[in-house]
Amino acid sequence: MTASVSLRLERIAIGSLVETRLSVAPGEVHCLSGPSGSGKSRLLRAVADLEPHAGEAWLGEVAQASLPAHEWRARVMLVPAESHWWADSVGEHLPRTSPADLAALGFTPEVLDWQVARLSSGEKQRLALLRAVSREPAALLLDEPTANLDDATTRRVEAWLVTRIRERGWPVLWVAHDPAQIARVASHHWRIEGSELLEVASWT
Ligand SMILES: Nc1ncnc2c1ncn2[C@@H]1O[C@H](COP(=O)(O)OP(=O)(O)OP(=O)(O)O)[C@@H](O)[C@H]1O
Repeated sequence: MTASVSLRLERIAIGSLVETRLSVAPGEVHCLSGPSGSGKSRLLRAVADLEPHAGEAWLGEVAQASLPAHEWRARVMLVPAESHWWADSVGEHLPRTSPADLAALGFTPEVLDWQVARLSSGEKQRLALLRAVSREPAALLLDEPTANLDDATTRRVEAWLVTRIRERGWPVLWVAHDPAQIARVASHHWRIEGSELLEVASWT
């Protein structure tokens, strides 16, 4: 495992958002909220180097601009609200997963033989999280990771994610709408208001 590092956004500007600055220490979860269409997903996509933007993101001492985009994205891993799948079976996407992680997310190892086409939206969402985590990134960008899940499954996924985040020391940006979820998982809460990202709460 590589040493844990912080994730910093230095004057990132995309869409109507200007001069976004924040620093996420290893193992911290910073939640982002804001009205629909305010730019939360686009900000994550900018940090993942998936959309042109002004400013710079840093992973420790490594600048986003200093790495080819695919290398940056392998380290700063985005789990989008709608996951992408390229092979037919679940197992082809999850070569390094453990039965314990599958069980923690409510699956038995048989899920690896399932066709992706049969997955429900909530199953896809949980397996996309597992896929991201099992690739051992250095930071995570989570776009509404529990949006398709019922309350009990949401709690189960949150607990699993927070445990992994603390174990690995990943800095995490987590888009969330539910104030109760933000209070459970976040160390900091930021909200997009107009063209600004404002810190509205901190629990550290
Ligand atoms: N590639 C793009 N070019 C221009 N505008 C875009 C692009 N992608 C998204 N937008 C617009 O930018 C705005 C912010 O979109 P974004 O998806 O970031 O919103 P959001 O805050 O995540 O919303 P929601 O909570 O509904 O998911 C929206 O008005 C959207 O239509």
